[in-house]
Amino acid sequence: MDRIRIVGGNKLAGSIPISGAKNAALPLMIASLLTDDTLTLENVPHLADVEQLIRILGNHGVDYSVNGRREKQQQGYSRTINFSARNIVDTTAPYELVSKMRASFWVIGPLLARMGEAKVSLPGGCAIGTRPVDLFLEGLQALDADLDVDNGYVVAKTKNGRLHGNRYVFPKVSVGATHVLMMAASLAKGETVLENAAREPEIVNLAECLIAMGARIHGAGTSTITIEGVEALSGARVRVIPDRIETGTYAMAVAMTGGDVMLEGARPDLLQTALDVLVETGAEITPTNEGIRVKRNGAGIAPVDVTTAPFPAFPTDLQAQFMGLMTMAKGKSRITETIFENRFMHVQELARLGAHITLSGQTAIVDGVAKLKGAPVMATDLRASVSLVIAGLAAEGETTVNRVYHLDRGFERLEEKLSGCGAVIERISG
Ligand SMILES: CC(=O)N[C@H]1[C@@H](OP(=O)(O)OP(=O)(O)OC[C@H]2O[C@@H](n3ccc(=O)[nH]c3=O)[C@H](O)[C@@H]2O)O[C@H](CO)[C@@H](O)[C@@H]1O
Ligand SMILES: C=C(OP(=O)(O)O)C(=O)O
Repeated sequence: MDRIRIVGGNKLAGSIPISGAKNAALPLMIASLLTDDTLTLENVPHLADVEQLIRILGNHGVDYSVNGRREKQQQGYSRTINFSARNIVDTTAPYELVSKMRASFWVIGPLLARMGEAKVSLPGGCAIGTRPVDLFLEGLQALDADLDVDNGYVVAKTKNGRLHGNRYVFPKVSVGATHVLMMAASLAKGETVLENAAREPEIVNLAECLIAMGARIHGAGTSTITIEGVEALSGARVRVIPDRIETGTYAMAVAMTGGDVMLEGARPDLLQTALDVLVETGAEITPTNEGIRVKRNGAGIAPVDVTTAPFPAFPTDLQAQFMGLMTMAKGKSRITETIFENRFMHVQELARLGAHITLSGQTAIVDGVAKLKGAPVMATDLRASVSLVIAGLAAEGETTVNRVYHLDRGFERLEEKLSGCGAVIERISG
């Protein structure tokens, strides 16, 4: 199993190109199941989750080809990929494939809408909470699907070959269920109105893709989305948005180590709340034509309280990284997690580096320390792993992060991007 070795203490300086967003690329790739035409996606990041989804889609009969091999399009860099689901050969998504990644469950929406049936294993993914799928099931039933859960599989069928539009009010905001219902409703008969829908930028990116494919969707990015179903969708060419979580992660790394880094291609509108919080901590954030410039010189890190919540509030996917930053703040901060009930596994690992954190229910109270000291630590989930990397960059001495396969799910060329800015960081294979 690969490890990452970091020798902390260097300020970061230079520029980091921001990759396409994992959490946008995955639903866009799944949308390729909705049409027998080719869907071309630009800026698809080279990540373990993307490769896994390619395998899952391949099992349903989706062919893919990677365009061009120009500079920065070689192995390991974001690419343009064509997906073609001309013939769906299998409407079952098996446990062996789906259990590795939560988002793979989302194939249920397009398969059901286009083929009239789907059998999809209950999902896996990061162990950050129980993560039920009740809203998906309730929402698809509202669109007139017949559903059964049998031997760990959701078995779904349309009543007479097609889903039917309806009004569905999400009892709780869910990104995944909004993606799935938006895709399913695009091919349903009649109008669907989704209320209390997720407003995340990845929802807007998927809606742009579906609209380019011929779907009739209004209101994506607000909490009411209206979808007028069409008979068929066509191919399209769509660009994956820049990764707001990768952007926020590197911004927090600079805020922690100090320095001056240009996050190339980053879009401030995708993470304004997190950027505002970083400014409160003392970082200088400057949006430019190239991206976002992040600077922190001299002055210490001010403690700031945050509470995670659905977009546009502070994202849960940046909570661990922010906690890393707060471990060296000049005072106490409170970090409250409201999305996932078990997303504090980084707390005990940060403590190995000398952080002072106590947990009280869903709130972590972080008492900043003057310095952290390097230690061996273990990655427990995707964003927790990168919080340990950030803390390791600021800690004195050597930190080894074990189980980095978690990191490879969501961070493209992390070691290369950070070492290009002066960090001492390397992967140790095996
Ligand atoms: C691949 C991807 O895009 N993953 C993101 C997506 O995950 P994901 O789409 O899984 O997260 P959701 O927005 O669905 O989850 C939000 C909350 O709703 C709950 N819930 C969800 C569905 C359901 O049927 N029943 C239910 O109770 C979840 O357990 C959680 O407590 O949004 C999360 C919240 O921004 C992010 O942390 C993940 O990085
Ligand atoms: C939790 C995440 O991913 P997933 O939903 O695939 O587990 C994440 O991207 O932070």
